[in-house]
Amino acid sequence: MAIISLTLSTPSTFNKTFLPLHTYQATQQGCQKSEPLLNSRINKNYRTQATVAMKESSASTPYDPSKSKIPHVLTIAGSDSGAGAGIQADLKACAARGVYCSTVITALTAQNTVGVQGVNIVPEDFVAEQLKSVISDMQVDVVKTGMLPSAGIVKVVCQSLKEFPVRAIVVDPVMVSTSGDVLAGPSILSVFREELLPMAEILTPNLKEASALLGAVQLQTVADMRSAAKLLHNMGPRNVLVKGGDLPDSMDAVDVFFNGEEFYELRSSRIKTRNSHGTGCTLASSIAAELAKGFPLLSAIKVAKRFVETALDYSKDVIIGNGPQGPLDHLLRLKSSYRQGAFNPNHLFLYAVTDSGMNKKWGRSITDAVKAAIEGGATIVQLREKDAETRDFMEAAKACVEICHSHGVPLLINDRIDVALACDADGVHVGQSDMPASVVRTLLGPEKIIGVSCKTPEQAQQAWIDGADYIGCGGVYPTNTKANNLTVGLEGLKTVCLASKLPVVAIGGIGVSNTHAVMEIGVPNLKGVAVVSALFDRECVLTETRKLHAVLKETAPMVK
Ligand SMILES: Cc1ncc(COP(=O)(O)OP(=O)(O)O)c(N)n1
Ligand SMILES: Cc1nc(C(=O)O)sc1CCOP(=O)(O)O
Ligand SMILES: [Mg+2]
Repeated sequence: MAIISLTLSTPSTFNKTFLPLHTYQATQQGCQKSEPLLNSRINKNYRTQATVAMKESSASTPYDPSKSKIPHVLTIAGSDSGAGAGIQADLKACAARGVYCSTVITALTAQNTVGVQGVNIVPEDFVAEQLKSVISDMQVDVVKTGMLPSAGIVKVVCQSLKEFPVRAIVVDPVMVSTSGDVLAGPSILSVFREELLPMAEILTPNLKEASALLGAVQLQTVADMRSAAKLLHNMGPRNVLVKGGDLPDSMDAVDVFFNGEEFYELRSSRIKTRNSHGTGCTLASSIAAELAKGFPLLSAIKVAKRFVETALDYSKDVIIGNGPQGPLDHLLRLKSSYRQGAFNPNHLFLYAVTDSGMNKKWGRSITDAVKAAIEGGATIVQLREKDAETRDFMEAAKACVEICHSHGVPLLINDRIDVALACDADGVHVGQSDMPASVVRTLLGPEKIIGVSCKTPEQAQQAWIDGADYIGCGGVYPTNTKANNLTVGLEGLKTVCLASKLPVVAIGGIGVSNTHAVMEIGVPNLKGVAVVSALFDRECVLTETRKLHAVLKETAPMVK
């Protein structure tokens, strides 16, 4: 395909675009199955052509960042005048995810937080014309479809996409708005099933849409969602994500992913908010955005889910409009208050802190250890490499940032602000004898995450004043990992939690056997546990992380 050979003109651009793919494949763990890369046939062509282009041009053309390629998603969807969903949500989600987004508008809807007041369908030939304008000129990586309001429009979209193939098509089968208004009727179903679904890399229906596509079947349980995913997969999409946000009686939001061979249940916490209008469009376009960046599909889905969860949490109290369905606020990153909003305290749930001595003892690298911890369910990672040479630490940190980011997991560096800056980590963790958090904040800027160790209420209050995002409180129990560490016990932990507005993670001597006792102290800002030896001074990090994750899940109602 011509797209890449035209654009990846330098080694630097090539690395940015393709190293995540190579790195991911090359570093898969023995104890986990390799995730197939998106549309590997096409990716192979891309790599070959990119390599040729790189060889041809790197000698003669100096690197010009202004000419480097930006990943590009084309959304084919309806306009929502209230800007909560549709084209407007797609544009904002893509902007927030850092990719370019072009648009083909299939319908104009007069819509607000109350409902849909009117729909004006764009003529088929004009949908085709918009599509041709964009795709014949611009280098589109991934197409995302949303509201396709007539069978004729589905047909012209399929026809155009056959004429101008792209790397992947994400199909969000928008049929009914959040307010219950019909956006695409049953007349589209047969052409949708027969023509569009076989072209899709992934289909992302919610329960109602999955039911409609399958002929009005009842979907009420996760088991029903699995059956639906399988039946929908038989219709031709290479992957299916059935979204269970509307599932009754479920504490988590559970989505079922099926790739034709394996099922994955992807869970995220349910956020109580009126502002959920546009979450479907946002999820699908965020998946498209991550695919456009070159990430494998399952990683793209995980990152997209985290983004939607963060945006829901961030916008849960926003008031826009008077109706029952408020919009998400996608552009949280542009807010001056972003620092508080962007750090999702739920990331503290299972906090893995590395120790090179332990990993060496068990014969694994830091990167292998981090991969296994993430696979097991770690929600944030801190590199605590007390004895590492600076250069080695920096190289390992860079690789870990790549791994963590491809899974939507933040990576922090212990103590070393210089290393955090050099590898563009998500932040640092500092203690009472390290650089003061106020200075760290000045050095790292408003967007990075800063954690501070606190053993007393006074230290906790100071951490807040200094601009920290969270507190690490310990040692809850005695530990061999940190010499001469003062143990504060469960009482000390509770006192620190009650003294602060900041989210807290407990640390010190914590493992599977005592996590319940820690989380049961019953304070709302205790968000999780940070562990070193319980994960890394063990033979299989993956197994131990999974065990701890399962125990933490049992305590989840107390966490929320
Ligand atoms: C999450 C978390 N909490 C506390 C600590 C301890 O930090 P510090 O007091 O700076 O001690 P060292 O880790 O540097 O020995 C931590 N690392 N992480
Ligand atoms: C790094 C660290 N900080 C502590 C604190 O009390 O602030 S306790 C600790 C060590 C935690 O290791 P393990 O999970 O193996 O007990
Ligand atoms: Mg320290």
